[in-house]
Amino acid sequence: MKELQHLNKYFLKYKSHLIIGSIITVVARIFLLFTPRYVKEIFVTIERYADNLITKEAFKAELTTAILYIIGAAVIAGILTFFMRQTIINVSRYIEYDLKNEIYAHYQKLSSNFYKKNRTGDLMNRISEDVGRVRMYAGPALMYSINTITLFTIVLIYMFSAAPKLALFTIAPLPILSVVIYRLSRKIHKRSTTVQQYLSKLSTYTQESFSGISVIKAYGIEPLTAVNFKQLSATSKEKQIHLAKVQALFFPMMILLIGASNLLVIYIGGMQYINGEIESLGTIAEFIIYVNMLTWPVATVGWVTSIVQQAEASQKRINEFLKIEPEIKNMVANPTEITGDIAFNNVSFTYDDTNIQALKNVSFTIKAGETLAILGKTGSGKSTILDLVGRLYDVDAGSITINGTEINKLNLTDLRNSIGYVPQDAFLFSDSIKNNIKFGKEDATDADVIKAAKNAQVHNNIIKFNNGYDTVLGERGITLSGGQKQRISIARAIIKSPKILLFDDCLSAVDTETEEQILKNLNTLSKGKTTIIVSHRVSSAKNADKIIVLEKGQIVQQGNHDTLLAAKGYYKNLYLKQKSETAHK
Ligand SMILES: Nc1ncnc2c1ncn2[C@@H]1O[C@H](COP(=O)(O)OP(=O)(O)OP(=O)(O)O)[C@@H](O)[C@H]1O
Repeated sequence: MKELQHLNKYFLKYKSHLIIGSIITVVARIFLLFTPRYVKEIFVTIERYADNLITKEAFKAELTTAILYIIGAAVIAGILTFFMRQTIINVSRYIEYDLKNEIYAHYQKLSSNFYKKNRTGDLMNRISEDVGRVRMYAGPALMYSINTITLFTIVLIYMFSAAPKLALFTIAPLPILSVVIYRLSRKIHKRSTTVQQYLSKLSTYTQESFSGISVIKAYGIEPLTAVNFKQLSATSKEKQIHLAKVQALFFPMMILLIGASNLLVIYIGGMQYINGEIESLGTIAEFIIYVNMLTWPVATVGWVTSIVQQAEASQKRINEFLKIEPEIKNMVANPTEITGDIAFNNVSFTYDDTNIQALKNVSFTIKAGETLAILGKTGSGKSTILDLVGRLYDVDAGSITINGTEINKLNLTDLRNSIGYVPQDAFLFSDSIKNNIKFGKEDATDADVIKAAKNAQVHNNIIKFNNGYDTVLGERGITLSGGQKQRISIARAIIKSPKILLFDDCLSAVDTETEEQILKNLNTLSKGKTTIIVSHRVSSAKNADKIIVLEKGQIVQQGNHDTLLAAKGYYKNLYLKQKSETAHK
């Protein structure tokens, strides 16, 4: 129960609901217990009438009163049971909601490294299935426990006061029932976990096959994927049948044990009646109802134990993630103004998961409003520089300053808000084009969206779609070309009008003419903004105030277009190569 203590703060938050729910539960059970008592009364009345101890009128009157009491109590118990569920089960839904929000908020604080180390499926499982299991503890388990304790206490008092020996024999098989149900529940849980695993394997496989359908068709491997699917679903079916077998045992077991208890009551009760130890057959009827009433709560002891164990295991998995501290923390509570002077001072950086040193003693400065272009072979560390400017990682050695202040002494939210970042692989959400662009600035007007799209040279493409800016992208929407995606992603960054613009090779999929136009627009737009452009093309870099060339994480050339062309090296070679390629087109 150590892990589940995490939920105590929520129980405290909803304590009034829980207290009211518990009181309602207790009162509902008390009313439910009217039935057996009045059934016994009916028997006694019948016996007295049969022995001519009361008149027909008195018999009718007593019978009617007893029946009315039974109906009245059942109606009240029913209404209270409704409110019992409405309070306690609702609390479990509130807790589920709070816990999901807590986990989601924490996930968002965690650094890129966390997402690299853990699989998306696992993150999703902990926020959905594990929280679901924990909810079973916070709601049903709690409700059934209060229910069982109340019912058991009252019924035992009633039974022992009415006929102690009979009571003892009646409750004797119940612990066996509880143990049997506990064992069965554990088995069911184990098998249903396996079933879940197979179902998720099956859905992952199906989803991947459909997302990659063009590759599957191009390679003509549909029959192979069909065979794999059949094998997976056959195993899944076997696991389901395996589970159904234990599930099928649940109710027969209960019926068997209830039957045994009923027989015991009738046998012992009958003997006691013959020996005159109990005065009325009504006591036997009353006890039979008690046994049937107790069976479900006793069965739930086993069930609840298994729910608590599962919830404990799930909460442990949730706590594992909740305990992880974000590697990148905001150290400054006060807002900081970012103007855009950036300096790298002898920066070195190694990715700790791959141990690859991506940057070695990198130093450069960019003044606010200037443009820096970074060129270099693939894997030379260009994107890493952009990640470090956005403080997705902290440097190992050296320092990065913005406006002369070390980057980790700036307010992290302010820093990220003042950056417009266009990644290498443009990621667009399954939403309208308009909302994808507005993502950079929630309060942007339609005119702002159109202006940004025009500057990113994508407006003319968008208006050709039937729904224009309302065209939905993604799985159920239109598929965009690589270049269109890149340009929408650029529009998203520039609509924000940030102090710092970071472009990670984001013009690679557009033709050189469009590239030139975008760069021209950016030139006007980025007045007063610091811009870093990562590229493989000289055409994207040539107008920059400063150009650096990286090789294996180190700066090997630094200057501007003219000085670098005048010198021998990577930049000049690339320029000549790309110039001759354009000439041959
Ligand atoms: N998230 C990461 N985790 C571990 N290693 C990484 C990560 N990102 C990059 N690396 C490694 O760091 C080195 C530099 O990568 P980086 O992405 O900065 O290069 P790049 O110059 O931008 O390459 P490209 O032009 O292909 O985009 C590479 O060797 C790469 O394998």
